[in-house]
Amino acid sequence: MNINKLEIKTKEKKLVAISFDITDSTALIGESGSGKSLTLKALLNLLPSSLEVKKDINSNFELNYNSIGFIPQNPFTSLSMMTKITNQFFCDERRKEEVLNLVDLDKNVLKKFPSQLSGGQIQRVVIAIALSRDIKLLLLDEPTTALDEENKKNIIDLINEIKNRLNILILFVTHDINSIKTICKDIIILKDGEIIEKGLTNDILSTPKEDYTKRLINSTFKNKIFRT
Ligand SMILES: Nc1ncnc2c1ncn2[C@@H]1O[C@H](COP(=O)(O)OP(=O)(O)OP(=O)(O)O)[C@@H](O)[C@H]1O
Repeated sequence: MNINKLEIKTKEKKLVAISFDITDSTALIGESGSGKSLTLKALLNLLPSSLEVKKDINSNFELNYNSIGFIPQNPFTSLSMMTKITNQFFCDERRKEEVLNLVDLDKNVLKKFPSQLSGGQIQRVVIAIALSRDIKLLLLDEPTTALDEENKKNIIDLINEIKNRLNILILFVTHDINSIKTICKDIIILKDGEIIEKGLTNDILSTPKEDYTKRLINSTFKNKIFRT
């Protein structure tokens, strides 16, 4: 998928002006306010009407609700709390069981309400719902932020497994470089709405050129030391 041009602006200011390809799995990294969420919203056609957007995208599938899955930062907000899990899927029973199996959940969760599940289980349900459609692109917006350390690791392992088993493109937005090391083949470093460095994740993480990238890598590393 080639994003030849993505420009987002207000009447006064350019917020994002980037171009990149997603050929496998791409991480979009940048500090707060760098334009990560706006980029995802633009791909989902969810930008507020107050913003102007110019898009030139080539892909071998149509970009719409059926082809794009979205995993938000806070899984609790994307489920309806008063609805049993089974009724939050829009597919037949066989498919529900198939995707629950993919995310390592027992089909008993279908009978439950979200409040009866743990945070990690809820995030798995959200991923299962996204996978129940025939998606070609999975967008992840800091999917582990609301989770504790153990669930964080489990969800990262799960996303990695899904990536290896299904033939889907991945765009993974995060502050946490550690979480994408195993998942994303490519990495894009975003600063003030522009790409300042991009390439293979291994190359950029081992030999970052820009000071900004070095700072992002170091801050993740420091947090890791601090937490353990
Ligand atoms: N609706 C809007 N109108 C005007 N400016 C906006 C709007 N939405 C976002 N911005 C600005 O665009 C820039 C990029 O915002 P964005 O939310 O994409 O950042 P981000 O990288 O996702 O940050 P974070 O990691 O904190 O979520 C910021 O300067 C933000 O203030």
